[in-house]
Amino acid sequence: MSILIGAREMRAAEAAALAMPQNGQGALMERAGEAALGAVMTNWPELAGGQGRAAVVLCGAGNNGGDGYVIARHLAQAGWSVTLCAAGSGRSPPDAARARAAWERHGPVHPASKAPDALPDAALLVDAVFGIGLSRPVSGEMAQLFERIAEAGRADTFRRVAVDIPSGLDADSGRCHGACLPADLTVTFAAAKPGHYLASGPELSGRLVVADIGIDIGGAAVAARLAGPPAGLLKRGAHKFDHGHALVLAGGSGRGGAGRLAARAALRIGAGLVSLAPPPDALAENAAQLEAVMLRTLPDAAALTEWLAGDERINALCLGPGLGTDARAGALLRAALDAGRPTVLDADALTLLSREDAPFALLHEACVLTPHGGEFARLFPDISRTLGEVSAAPPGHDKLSAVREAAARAGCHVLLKGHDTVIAAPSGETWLSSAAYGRAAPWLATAGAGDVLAGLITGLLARGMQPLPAARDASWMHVSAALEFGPGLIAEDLERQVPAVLRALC
Ligand SMILES: NC(=O)C1=CN([C@@H]2O[C@H](COP(=O)(O)OP(=O)(O)OC[C@H]3O[C@@H](n4cnc5c(N)ncnc54)[C@H](O)[C@@H]3O)[C@@H](O)[C@H]2O)[C@@H](O)CC1
Ligand SMILES: Nc1ncnc2c1ncn2[C@@H]1O[C@H](COP(=O)(O)OP(=O)(O)O)[C@@H](O)[C@H]1O
Ligand SMILES: [K+]
Repeated sequence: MSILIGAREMRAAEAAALAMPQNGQGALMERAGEAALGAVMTNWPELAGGQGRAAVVLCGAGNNGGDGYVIARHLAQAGWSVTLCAAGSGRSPPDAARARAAWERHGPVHPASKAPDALPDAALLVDAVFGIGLSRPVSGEMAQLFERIAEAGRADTFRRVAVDIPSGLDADSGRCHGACLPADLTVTFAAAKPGHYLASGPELSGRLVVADIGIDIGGAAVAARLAGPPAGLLKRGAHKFDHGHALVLAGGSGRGGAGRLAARAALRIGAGLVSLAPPPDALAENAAQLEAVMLRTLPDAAALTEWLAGDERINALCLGPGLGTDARAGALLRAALDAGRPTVLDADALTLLSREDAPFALLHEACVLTPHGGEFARLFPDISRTLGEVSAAPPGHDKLSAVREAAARAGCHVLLKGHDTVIAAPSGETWLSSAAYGRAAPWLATAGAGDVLAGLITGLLARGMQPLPAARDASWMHVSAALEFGPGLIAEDLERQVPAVLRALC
């Protein structure tokens, strides 16, 4: 299982590692530099044995720069022609100063301004300016330098490796602070940082390699866990009623598509039975389009209350996709929440909720809210505003903390969508379901994809899963289904990929 460690925790782990005898005298930094270079040569084998090749190594004044001096020395020893440029000022920490002194026995240290001129002849750029020590926005001459280098990189004539994190990227939020150096490959140490996965992190990091250099992160507080292939999703015998009965509440005639998408997804992911409940005027439309999903009309909230009171086997509800925001929908929302059963609230249900005077008083812990950014902003305007801000000094307000705060305030589970979907429980437990790097699926951002996700979560709730793992595993399955289909995907295709994804889990 992969974990994400924030900058502050990582600095503490590094400090503890440095105090160990085997890591002293620059040994840890030496391993960091060697690991970064090893990853470069593994990813770009054509660069191995670089006799006669040129590299530009840009080093900051801190320990990230120290890693750069180590890399520069090894490159020079392997026959590379290295232009080393020092960016930034200030007193270097002891290991970085030692690494610089060792480099100076191989070659000169140039001013940073020399780097753009040297790039046209280079095969490799090493970005070792800032790592997790970025403490304010990049500005002034440094920002101009970053812009010139980023511009040169667009010509795609040299490879760009970032040491630990692309310089200027905030390790906690994944936001660019002032200016950034985009990379094709990022080699980080011990564990990925939230910023590698959130917001602009994946785009700026290129590919991501996590290298073990002997820093013990066993005791570090985890910022979030990364969702991976679910265990235990395959059915093992039993009757259909043992896999639960999901109920999707749908809207009126002509707007039933979203509810049907959710209902079919709930069935595909393994709910034993799924019922769709539109108002009477939508019966004919839905009857013409549904087979395995059961259909029962529901005129009003009283009918829902009566149905739920008489059928304990309905153990998961989904409200939102195509539900509408009229009086019937509002009353259904209240009646459904009163029933206290595991409930997914998406789309229109979130809009209705945000119109309530005291929305969070209506919710209970077995609710899962699945907003996109706009819906999140309506429900949690103050938290959402901080998400958009680039604070003067990192750490800014990152998506992990924002969703955690929202879940605590709502007293239920919150899943905030995106390529960096974050899921948090009211307890504070937080997961990140990523559609980046090897799992990038930008074609998933298509109309109706969210309805399918709501259905997948509802199906897993019906199967008896707790809300947090249900939301996490559904999210992973959702991205996997999109990857299985590939570009050109429309929402209808997603549910049909679920069997192939389930088979691959065997
Ligand atoms: N501590 C250690 O022993 C190890 C550290 N390692 C590396 O060290 C990095 C962390 O090192 P540091 O904590 O020294 O931090 P950094 O090297 O990331 O950055 C700190 C330096 O940047 C300056 N700075 C920060 N923001 C700036 C801005 N916006 N504009 C101009 N200057 C700015 C600071 O004044 C300081 O000089 C890690 O990312 C990793 O690459 C690795 O070598 C592993 C071992
Ligand atoms: N860049 C992206 N890469 C992968 N998935 C994405 C990306 N952007 C959005 N998504 C996903 O697409 C889905 C869109 O859902 P939503 O915004 O609710 O749309 P709709 O209401 O049309 O169904 C969500 O699951 C979201 O996580
Ligand atoms: K860097």
